[in-house]
Amino acid sequence: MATKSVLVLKVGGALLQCEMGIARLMTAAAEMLAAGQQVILVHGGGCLVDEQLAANGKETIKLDGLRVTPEDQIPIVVGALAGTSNKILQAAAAKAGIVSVGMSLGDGNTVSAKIKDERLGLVGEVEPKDATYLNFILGQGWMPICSSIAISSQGKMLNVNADQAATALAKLVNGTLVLLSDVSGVLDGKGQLINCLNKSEIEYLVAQGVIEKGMKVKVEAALEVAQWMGKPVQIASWRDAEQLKTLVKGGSVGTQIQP
Ligand SMILES: Nc1ncnc2c1ncn2[C@@H]1O[C@H](COP(=O)(O)OP(=O)(O)O)[C@@H](O)[C@H]1O
Ligand SMILES: CC(=O)N[C@@H](CCC(=O)OP(=O)(O)O)C(=O)O
Repeated sequence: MATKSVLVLKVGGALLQCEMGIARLMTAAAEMLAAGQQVILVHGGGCLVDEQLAANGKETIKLDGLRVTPEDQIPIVVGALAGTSNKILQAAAAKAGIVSVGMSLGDGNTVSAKIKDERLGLVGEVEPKDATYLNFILGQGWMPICSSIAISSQGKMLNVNADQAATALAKLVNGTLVLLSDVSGVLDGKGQLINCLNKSEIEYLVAQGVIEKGMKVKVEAALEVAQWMGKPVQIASWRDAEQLKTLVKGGSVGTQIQP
């Protein structure tokens, strides 16, 4: 296996609505674990949150790809992400023979968290803090499955974008970050996959409005880690069985974000 460092694999929320996609992903994860590759699975669940908010008569507002999270929405957001989404993935992991530990950013002193921007409400910004808990889990050969709910030192539950959550964990364990979404990677204005992107190309495509919303957050998270580590970060698809197979072999998939 080419990847010796811990693989920090982030999956977007649309996966949770695709039973076959979850099963394929867990098979790939089980193969990697069997080959001695340590894996931390970080997950989103934005679409599940959307559904739960609507079911409770609440409005969804996003600013630049981030959900504005007022206090009255926190129980729903936490339930959907740290509860339902996390346990759906743990159940699928168990079915694939993986021993997992369901956790959140708030566990084990893993990150420090603060309010990102008052305009966003209870949205968190996290920094890597202490890898003891994650390393313990990984040391057992288990797979941590981490939701993006953090807790501030003031005792507030905070909603963190899951790409940014994965960024903090990748930095913490000096891992290899792969962001898996429902698209094959970053697409150009004609819907074609872009194989490779650097900082100035990203800035240009963002300015042109070609990269927007959730993908803007994702690409910026990937660039931050690529620059911090001095090595590329991949953005690929959990939908694509071939990309998953390449990933298992330690190969490059989707769009490579270069430092
Ligand atoms: N240039 C782009 N290439 C690919 N997807 C893009 C682009 N610009 C915006 N998007 C949108 O970003 C989405 C991926 O971001 P997001 O929904 O946050 O994913 P996830 O939930 O997997 O983290 C795509 O489904 C697409 O709708
Ligand atoms: C602050 C913020 O935007 N939090 C995200 C957390 C979940 C997430 O990021 O889910 P995806 O990976 O599926 O997009 C949200 O509430 O949707």
